[in-house]
Amino acid sequence: MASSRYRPLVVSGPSGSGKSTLLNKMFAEFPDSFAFSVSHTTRNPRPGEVEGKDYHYVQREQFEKMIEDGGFLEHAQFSGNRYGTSQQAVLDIEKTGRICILDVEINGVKNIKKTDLNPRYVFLKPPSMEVLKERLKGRGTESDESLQRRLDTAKEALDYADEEGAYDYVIVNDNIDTAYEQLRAVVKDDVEKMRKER
Ligand SMILES: Nc1ncnc2c1ncn2[C@@H]1O[C@H](COP(=O)(O)OP(=O)(O)OP(=O)(O)O)[C@@H](O)[C@H]1O
Repeated sequence: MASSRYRPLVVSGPSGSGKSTLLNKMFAEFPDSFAFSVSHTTRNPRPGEVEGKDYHYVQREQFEKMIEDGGFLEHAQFSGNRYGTSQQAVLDIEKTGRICILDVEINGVKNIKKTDLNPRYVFLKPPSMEVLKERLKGRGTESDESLQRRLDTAKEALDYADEEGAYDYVIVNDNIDTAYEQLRAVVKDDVEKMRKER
């Protein structure tokens, strides 16, 4: 990989910690600087989803072959379907000159650490479990069961984030503007460098 490439940004945090909210703010402020890598999935496309934009849709056999060939930086299974980030997906973003963003959960973070990707690792932390619960409820997207599942998973993610060296940056999303300023500070130098190089 070229050494002048911008380091990808891994953003992790429990469901409801504010990843989408903060990343959307960042995309809005710097529309040409960032892009999500396009994941592979074995699930079927939903109406309106576009191959190569929302996901790369593949058959299970193809997905498994890619695992065997070492094509994935990380992969996981959710409700019977497989999802993964390929090395190629990150390269595709890098070719566009943008900073690649990977929104992955804890196992993804652990797996990416075993590769030579060398991203910056950011963890978005809710101010407390109580606040996280209220935000998830307030979003109005969860059933009681999925709320509980998200809270259980959140506990694991918070424990991992407390481990020494797990993340380069831990941003507590209490006040949205303060949290955004911290996220911005992480990418500020790269964004400035990119402006100069273009
Ligand atoms: N600092 C904040 N103060 C108050 N509410 C917030 C703050 N940050 C995010 N929220 C709200 O909390 C809810 C969860 O945020 P968001 O959907 O961005 O989380 P997420 O980490 O992307 O979750 P998921 O992983 O499930 O997609 C949203 O309703 C959002 O508006």
